[in-house]
Amino acid sequence: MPTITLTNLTKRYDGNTEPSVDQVSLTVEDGEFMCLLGPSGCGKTTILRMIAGIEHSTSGEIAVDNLVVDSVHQSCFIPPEQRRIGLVFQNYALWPHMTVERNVDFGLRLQNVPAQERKARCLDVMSKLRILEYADRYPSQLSGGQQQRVALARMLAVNPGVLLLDEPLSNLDATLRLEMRAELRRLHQTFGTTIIFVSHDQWEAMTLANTIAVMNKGQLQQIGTPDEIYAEPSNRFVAEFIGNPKINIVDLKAATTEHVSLANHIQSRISANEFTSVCAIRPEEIVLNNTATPHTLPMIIENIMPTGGSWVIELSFGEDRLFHSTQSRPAWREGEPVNVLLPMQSLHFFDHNGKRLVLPESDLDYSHLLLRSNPTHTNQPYAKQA
Ligand SMILES: Nc1ncnc2c1ncn2[C@@H]1O[C@H](COP(=O)(O)OP(=O)(O)OP(=O)(O)O)[C@@H](O)[C@H]1O
Repeated sequence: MPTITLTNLTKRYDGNTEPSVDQVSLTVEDGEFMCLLGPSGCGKTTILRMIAGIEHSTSGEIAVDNLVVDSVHQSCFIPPEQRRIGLVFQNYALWPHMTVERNVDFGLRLQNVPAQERKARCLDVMSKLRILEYADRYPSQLSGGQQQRVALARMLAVNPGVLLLDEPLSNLDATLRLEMRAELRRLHQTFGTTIIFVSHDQWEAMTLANTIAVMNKGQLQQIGTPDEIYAEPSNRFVAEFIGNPKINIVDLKAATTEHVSLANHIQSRISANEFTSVCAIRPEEIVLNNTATPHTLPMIIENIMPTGGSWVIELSFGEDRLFHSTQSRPAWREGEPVNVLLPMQSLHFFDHNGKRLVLPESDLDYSHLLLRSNPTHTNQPYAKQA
């Protein structure tokens, strides 16, 4: 199956001053399940449309394996049907006057596949997507989720090299979404098809994709596995966009000697670095202790919010607020004091442009690792302690 490479891919629609896609370079490997993730209007669909060949790029290039299929510079534009990579662009509109089987068969007929082979492929794909029992029904006799499965079956029947899906689960209710998410994962495992899908839903991206490309304002922010993107966001935008509850942000520039603050506390634990502008910590990385140690902060439990099997706890330190999340039932009540540890290895630092900073080990104070007591949870970095 093909590898798709985008090099400095740019799209500026006529009449727009800003490019919708701005110098995006990335490679989608064979068999990859990639999500283009970002807020509305960041250019995700435009990238998908350019890969499909239904939109022309303004500059940069798209190559399939080593064959350039779109490059203004090289005066090259290969139309969708000649890209020969079996691109199938999502189209959920089923033919209402055709049965499920006829709908699934539709693309194969267009390709003049012999009748016997068509029948076999339809049966195979319908059984894998568990819609065989609806083969003789019409779309109006199916639920929304069943209709989406038929649409997927129709795409898969033609054996696509690459499947392009634009917000594939957006029209479904929560239960069906979950079901279809599992279906898509199964489908990827069974067929090994390269899938590129667009989503603005981080949860969907994290649970489905092997690789996530985070976009903002037309630009690629970071590309990596869900774990990499979560654990090492390359900039503040990615840190804040990924994660629910959202990552806590502490503006270090707000540190002053006049009053105690989170910014002061963190500044006191790192060497002064003029580039360090913002510190961030994920809610689940914050540790609540009964006992005070030199590195814990006395904070107040302001709010305990149950979220079904987990809790979000709002903590205050003077004017500052932090959100902690935990899967253990909190041992505290609202209004009670608690000692809060911000483990040094859990802190992310960003400069004034939002770019991730990796502070040298010598700049970080790890002494709390030896002082920590009675943790409410343990996480991997504490292995250092053993
Ligand atoms: N045909 C067009 N003409 C002019 N501008 C367009 C056109 N299509 C898209 N745009 C603009 O390009 C930008 C990117 O649009 P695109 O649809 O790629 O974003 P998206 O990330 O997929 O958004 P969403 O999640 O809302 O679908 C937007 O600002 C949009 O208004």
